Amino acid sequence: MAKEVNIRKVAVVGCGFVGSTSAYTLMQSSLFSEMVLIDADKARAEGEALDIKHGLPFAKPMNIYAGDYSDIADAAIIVITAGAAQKPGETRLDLVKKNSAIMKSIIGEIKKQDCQGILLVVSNPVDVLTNVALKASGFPENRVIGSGTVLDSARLKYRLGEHLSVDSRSVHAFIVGEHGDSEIAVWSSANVSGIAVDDFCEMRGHINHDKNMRAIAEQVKNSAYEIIEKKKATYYGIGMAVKRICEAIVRDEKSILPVSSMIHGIYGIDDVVLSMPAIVGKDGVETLVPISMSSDEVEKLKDSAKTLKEVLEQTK
Ligand SMILES: NC(=O)C1=CN([C@@H]2O[C@H](COP(=O)(O)OP(=O)(O)OC[C@H]3O[C@@H](n4cnc5c(N)ncnc54)[C@H](O)[C@@H]3O)[C@@H](O)[C@H]2O)C=CC1
Ligand SMILES: CC(=O)C(=O)O
Repeated sequence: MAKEVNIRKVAVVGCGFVGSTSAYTLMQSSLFSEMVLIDADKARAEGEALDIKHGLPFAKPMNIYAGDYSDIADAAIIVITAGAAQKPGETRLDLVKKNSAIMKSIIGEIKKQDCQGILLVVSNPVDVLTNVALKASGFPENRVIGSGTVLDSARLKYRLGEHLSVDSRSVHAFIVGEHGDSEIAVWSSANVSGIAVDDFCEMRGHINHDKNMRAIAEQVKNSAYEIIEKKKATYYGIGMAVKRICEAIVRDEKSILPVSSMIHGIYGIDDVVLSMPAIVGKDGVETLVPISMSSDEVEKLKDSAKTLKEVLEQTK
């Protein structure tokens, strides 16, 4: 019989830069009272658990340990960050062969535990690997989520906030589609506290805002390349994104987040995992939120879906 889910328990599979930073961020969040770390390199998981635990006197009590798959049976959320990361110049999609094999082997282990928790995939290419995890696990679609463009949307909000000299939390803007080169910034619904972003730009005395917005979207799309070129890996932003998604689930917030999930029939797109704004709560993805998009944005979303479908074929 399946073990009952412990809503205060999280598992992190893969304890490299992204897994350990996510674990560190989760430790500080007080969302969980138990966290198990798993890595193919057991010593790495043990070392990270020990290091993170030493911060507990400055946080809230929590049981943090390196474990194995038998420890994840009752975890509410299993965050998967295992796999190869991009090297300078590599795209996320270049990682697909290697990481889909790793994902399949991890899901095989998770399946043996009869878990009822939610899978949160972070490893790249995240949309394709979320699809692989969904198919391999046989879990219901609402329980298999990718971190998707939550990070890209945060980068967009941050850059817009900086450009417009306004708190990035007052900026409401989504990146949708692939977490990667075909992603789309949805300008047609972007706003600052309800004021259309174009109008807000004018209010702040910005001219040429079309050109500026295009440049910002390009910068956001290329952020990972820039950071990887400079420091080899990205991990702080994604650590915060993982925490934000876990928070929405554990607290049943019904927050609207652009996580990656299985799409059926939106703008004619079907059977592809990609990011669209979704209501996220205790059951994972509750429903998608159909934000308004221009015809040009819809065409780009369809292209992004086509790219992802083609790459998924390489995993078969
Ligand atoms: N979705 C997103 O927004 C982001 C995704 N990423 C992705 O996250 C992944 C991890 O990146 P990093 O942590 O920088 O890489 P890393 O190389 O530092 O860590 C990867 C870890 O996975 C472990 N691992 C490999 N195979 C495993 C298996 N079968 N079972 C358990 N553990 C296994 C390795 O031992 C290593 O500790 C990459 O695919 C990267 O592209 C990175 C940043 C943002
Ligand atoms: C590496 C990656 O996917 C990112 O930082 O966006």
